[in-house]
Amino acid sequence: MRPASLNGYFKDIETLAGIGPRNKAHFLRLFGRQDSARLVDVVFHMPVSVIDRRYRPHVVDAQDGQVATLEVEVLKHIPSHNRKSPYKVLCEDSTGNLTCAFFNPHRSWIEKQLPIGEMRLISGKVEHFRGEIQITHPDYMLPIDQADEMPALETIYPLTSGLGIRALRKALFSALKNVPEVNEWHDPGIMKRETWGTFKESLLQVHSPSQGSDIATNSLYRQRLAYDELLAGQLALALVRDRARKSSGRPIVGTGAITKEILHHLPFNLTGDQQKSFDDIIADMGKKEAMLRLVQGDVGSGKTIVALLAMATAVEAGMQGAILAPTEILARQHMEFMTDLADKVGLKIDLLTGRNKGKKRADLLSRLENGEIDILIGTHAIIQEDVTFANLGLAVIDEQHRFGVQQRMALAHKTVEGADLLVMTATPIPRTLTMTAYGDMDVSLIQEKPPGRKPIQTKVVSHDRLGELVSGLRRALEQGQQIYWVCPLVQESEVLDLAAAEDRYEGLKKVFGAKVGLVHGKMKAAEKDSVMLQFSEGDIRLLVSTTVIEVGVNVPNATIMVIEHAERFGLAQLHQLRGRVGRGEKQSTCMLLRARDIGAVAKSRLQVMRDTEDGFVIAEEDLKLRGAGEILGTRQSGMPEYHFVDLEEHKHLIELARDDARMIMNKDAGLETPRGKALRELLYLFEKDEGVRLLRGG
Ligand SMILES: Nc1ncnc2c1ncn2[C@@H]1O[C@H](COP(=O)(O)OP(=O)(O)OP(=O)(O)O)[C@@H](O)[C@H]1O
Repeated sequence: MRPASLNGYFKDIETLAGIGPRNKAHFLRLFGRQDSARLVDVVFHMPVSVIDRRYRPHVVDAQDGQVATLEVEVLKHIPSHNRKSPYKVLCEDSTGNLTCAFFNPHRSWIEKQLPIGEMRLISGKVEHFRGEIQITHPDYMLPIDQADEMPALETIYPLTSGLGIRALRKALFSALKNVPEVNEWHDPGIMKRETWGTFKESLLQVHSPSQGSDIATNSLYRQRLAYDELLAGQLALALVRDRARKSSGRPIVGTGAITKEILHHLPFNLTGDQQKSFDDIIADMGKKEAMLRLVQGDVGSGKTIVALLAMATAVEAGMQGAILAPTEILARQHMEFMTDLADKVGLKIDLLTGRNKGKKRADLLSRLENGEIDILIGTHAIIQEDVTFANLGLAVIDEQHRFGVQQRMALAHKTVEGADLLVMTATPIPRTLTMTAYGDMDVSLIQEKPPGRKPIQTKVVSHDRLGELVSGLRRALEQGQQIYWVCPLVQESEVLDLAAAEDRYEGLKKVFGAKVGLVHGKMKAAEKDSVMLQFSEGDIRLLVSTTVIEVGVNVPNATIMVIEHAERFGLAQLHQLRGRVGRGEKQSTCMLLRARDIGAVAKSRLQVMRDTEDGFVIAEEDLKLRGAGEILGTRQSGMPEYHFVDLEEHKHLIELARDDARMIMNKDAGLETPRGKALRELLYLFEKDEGVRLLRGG
């Protein structure tokens, strides 16, 4: 249960004065929340810049282009004589005249704001314009006795349509008044060394800074908050890991008999990296403690076979294996890849997805429980409660960032002892991110590509040349090649994405006829499968899709990838998409179509794609160019999203937090000491309470 001391943070924002159902909706949108926004969401919303209003010159001294605050008397109103020229209000101080300019103002409003003969404090950006000193649409026009209403340093926040800066600031400051100080969870040593203030002091300082630099990610205040957030993440991961280690643990030692046979039947040899990963896995499985290992392999590096060998090892030891895939298409693809080999070596494998219902499902479950299935492949359907294994030894999670810590644990705890856990991810992520997402997991890398792969030729082409591109594709199709055509993200809206993909599909069908197929996320699973099957069997030659094919699809005969509006994708995502080609021995091409006018950063990002195929290099570049959020994707991804942390700026704090979390686990794994209790609050505050719930009495 969440400690009562934190209740103030989790009150609904409707408890704040002035927030009703209408602006509540804007807040929900701003924070990306479904049905409730809490004070914690408001106070964790960080400013992006500061406007300094402390520059208070006389009118004649006011510098062009500067934000200034001027004390003036209102002289007269000069209404505009046509639509293009502004309504002007002439003001003065002892040194000269100031013109306040307004486009299409309400007459009554402006007369009320700036009554003739009264003194006003005017703040805004000064322009020297045709010999006049002017402020267009001042930010503040206050009577002198209300000067308090204008902050000397005004923090500016990300907003959403319908929600203005004033309303946000009002909510924010009233929320700050309502949230309590917390018990200190940090070690006094680190507090002293870093000269940090308390949690609430730091929050306050960032929202009402005494100088502009206070809001910067390298300020003491932001560092403290970032460290809080990182420690919460590291501690939650450490708790999960500790629990996994303690609750489970039995050596799983295979005979090598089945894996040897599998290797014998493979049409290829393992690459060095595949072999090394498999060796790491066997060594871990053989230990008494449960395995918790991450296999990070670049696209097309051949992770699936490593997973199969690992699961076969569990079967050799008299147990079962399971693999959880993020989508139905991928689960089926694994099934297909493994069926052939499994038949040859006598492994009994089966597939469980959301589509298994009724008697068939019941039959499968009973075979699983009786140990008649050696390896179960499936989607999240396999973590449902009534799915019981006879003796699960190894759970593999092919996660592509879609599963969170809780789901990983749910699968590992399908047996009393707890299974060994192998997480596979295709998106290469920089080391700092690996640590924040997976904590102290052991990592195996598969960087080497299987031999014989030709480099993918990547070209960046302007959208203007779509016509040429289409004629090029005609030739490629005539030569028997297969093509992916990925449609852009229009907005954060699936409906619009879909419309774009459907239009393109219709257009290409007119040119190429029935060979063109369409697949998108809104299709029923069965429809998707059928389209994918037709594509992999070659009946569909050109497949138009939204990004649903991003992860894992393996059709080696497809050699051309077209990505429309490539500038709208993250680099890691482009890399994933491009990785769908170049999987066979034929030369492959990736065409990145871009809008005609794109900015310098967008250009250099596309250049990175053109110049390298190394996912790890791309990931590092992406982190530099776009920041971590973009790499890690969306909220549902199960990967952390941060309020305070900037992974580049706060790199040094990540390792510190990991070591701190380790030390806490060594000294007080139950979080029972006074500091431990405060740390529980930290976990709740950052909604990492899955860690606390694993503790007895948590
Ligand atoms: N050592 C190898 N030599 C040759 N081909 C291999 C080797 N290992 C795997 N392959 C083949 O490479 C292709 C890609 O393998 P797989 O689907 O496992 O990649 P992956 O790592 O899952 O990539 P992605 O995450 O991009 O889907 C498959 O067709 C597989 O049979």
